[in-house]
Amino acid sequence: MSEQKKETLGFQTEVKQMLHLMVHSLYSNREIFLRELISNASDAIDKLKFEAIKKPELLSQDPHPSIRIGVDETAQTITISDDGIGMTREEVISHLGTIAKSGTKEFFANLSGDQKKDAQLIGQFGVGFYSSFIVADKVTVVTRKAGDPADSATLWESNGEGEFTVENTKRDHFGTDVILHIKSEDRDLVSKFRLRNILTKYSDHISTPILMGKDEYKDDKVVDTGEWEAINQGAALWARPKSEITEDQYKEFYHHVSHDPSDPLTWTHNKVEGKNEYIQLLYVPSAAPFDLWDREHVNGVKLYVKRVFIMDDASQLMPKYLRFIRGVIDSEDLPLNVSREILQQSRDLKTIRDGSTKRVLSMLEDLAASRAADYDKFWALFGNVLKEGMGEDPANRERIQKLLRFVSTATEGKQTATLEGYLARMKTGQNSIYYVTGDTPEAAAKSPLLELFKKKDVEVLLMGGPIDEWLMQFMTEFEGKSFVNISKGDLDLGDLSDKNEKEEKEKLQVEFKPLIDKFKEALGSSVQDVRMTLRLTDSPACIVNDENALNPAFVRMMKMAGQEVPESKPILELNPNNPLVARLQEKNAFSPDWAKLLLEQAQLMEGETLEDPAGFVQRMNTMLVDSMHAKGN
Ligand SMILES: Nc1ncnc2c1ncn2[C@@H]1O[C@H](COP(=O)(O)OP(=O)(O)OP(=O)(O)O)[C@@H](O)[C@H]1O
Repeated sequence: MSEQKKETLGFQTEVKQMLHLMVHSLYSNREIFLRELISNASDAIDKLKFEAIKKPELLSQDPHPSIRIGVDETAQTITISDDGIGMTREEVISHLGTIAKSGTKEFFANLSGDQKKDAQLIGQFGVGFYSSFIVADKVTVVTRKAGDPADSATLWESNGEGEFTVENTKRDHFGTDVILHIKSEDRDLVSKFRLRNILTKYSDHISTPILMGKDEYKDDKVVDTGEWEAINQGAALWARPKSEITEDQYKEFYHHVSHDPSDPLTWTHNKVEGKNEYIQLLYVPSAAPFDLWDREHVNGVKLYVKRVFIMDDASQLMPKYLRFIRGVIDSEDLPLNVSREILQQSRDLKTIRDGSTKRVLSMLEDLAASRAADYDKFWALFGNVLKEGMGEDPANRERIQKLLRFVSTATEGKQTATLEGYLARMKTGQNSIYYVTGDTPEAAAKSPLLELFKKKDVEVLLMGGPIDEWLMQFMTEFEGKSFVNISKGDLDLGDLSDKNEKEEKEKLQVEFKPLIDKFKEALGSSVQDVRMTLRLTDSPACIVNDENALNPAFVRMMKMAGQEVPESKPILELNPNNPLVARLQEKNAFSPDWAKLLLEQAQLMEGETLEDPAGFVQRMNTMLVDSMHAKGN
């Protein structure tokens, strides 16, 4: 044993913040400490079993590892012991003194100080071991790493107020004891009867036996028999027949695998038979995890092989666009004693991943078909992540497309339009799916380009934000109908156009040629072209883009991110039926400032920032003064 002194160390700042917040905000839910500690104990046993595949001697002391709950009414302590992997001194210091999750700093920076909201967030973040301090004013951990000698165990102790101590100690077996010195106000918990009640509520899905001291009635008194008895079935929940699992057990298992205190939105449980045999138990959460946008996040779906935990690297089991899925996959065929690296390249694992992806898509299809309100909830939480699938998973593109939801001119601001619904609402003669992009769907809804579509009562999808810009690259067609961006090119409405529209448009270009020329001269190189349009009904002008140009919203986004983007000049289109434009046709009515103003107005309507805002205001004011003079004010 390396002789090491007792050390006093400080918690990482985030741990201090968490301890403070947790004790205050989670007190009403104080029983969660038991769930968290049992989860840790069961994970530790899973890890030991995995290590024991290569080193079977690790299981020789305790061939059937268990979790034991001890209650000492005299000392007012509750002890959770496990025969798991244990921790070295260094591991104790880092695991029980810091929070290793990615995004921790950002998470704490985002807390609002509103207790209710923060309590919910911290629940999602996962309080883990630190939840001990909700009910304990001192916690002692005695742990021995599997494989280490008995006298190199570690004793960790803290009162949860900023510091902890570590020192060497002895422990007969591998594993960990967590001893909670219960606060005086929580002494009601120091009762086998109480704990048994809590545990039966949420430990039945745990695949490790949980034992408590067996009591007996003797002479009307409860006495401890000195024996242990199991209080759960101790068999993996997912391996049991569906018919034997209650809804509550499914939910409890979800809390266990996901560390999410809220109930799941839905789940799917299947035994896949055939060439590859495996069981899937996969859940859709009802709350977004705090690190949803961390594409490198792991830990969503755990892989087991014949009930032995192998890894929780979700990227091997689920595509990234389904990273919100939680649960377990248990294979009958994968080899147990194989390195994780080789496993990751296994073709069987790929088959499991493809099968599970399809299963998740079916689960979402069912949710959409049978519980529309819950699907809307799902969409609000995870829709933007699912969209990534359009790029990431070409094989399932069609199915993903059907799961997409959009805001459209027919949904009153709600993200409820499906592509199938759009097709059903298409007008006779309509051959394309029309969309317009803006910084947000609300901004897109204000585009003057929609005027003609409103007049013809044709639905347009309102796309907003960078993800939608990206998404549209993959949306070339849906069930034979192509997607058409209404802000691009010389919009051809095909059979939707009125009979003479084309001719009329050509006539207009001739009729208004003098005005068009004046505009071109005044605007010079700031536009690519000026032409008359029939796509506006109210606004005097709009800007559209060349067929090949990047979308303006995308260009704005790239510029904001400091990226160089090829400049493409807009095309200014004028509405001949607008009184202002009609008036400019008249003798002496035009001045170059009018041309500039109309272009600037159209740019503002598109959500663009003006190159020369001061010039715009000046021009506007000059026009106002002129019009006052004209009215004789
Ligand atoms: N009983 C135990 N045996 C072995 N290691 C443990 C035990 N309890 C905790 N640990 C170690 O301490 C780490 C931190 O535990 P903690 O409960 O705070 O977080 P977690 O389990 O990683 O995640 P979560 O916050 O989601 O519960 C664990 O990841 C594990 O490595």
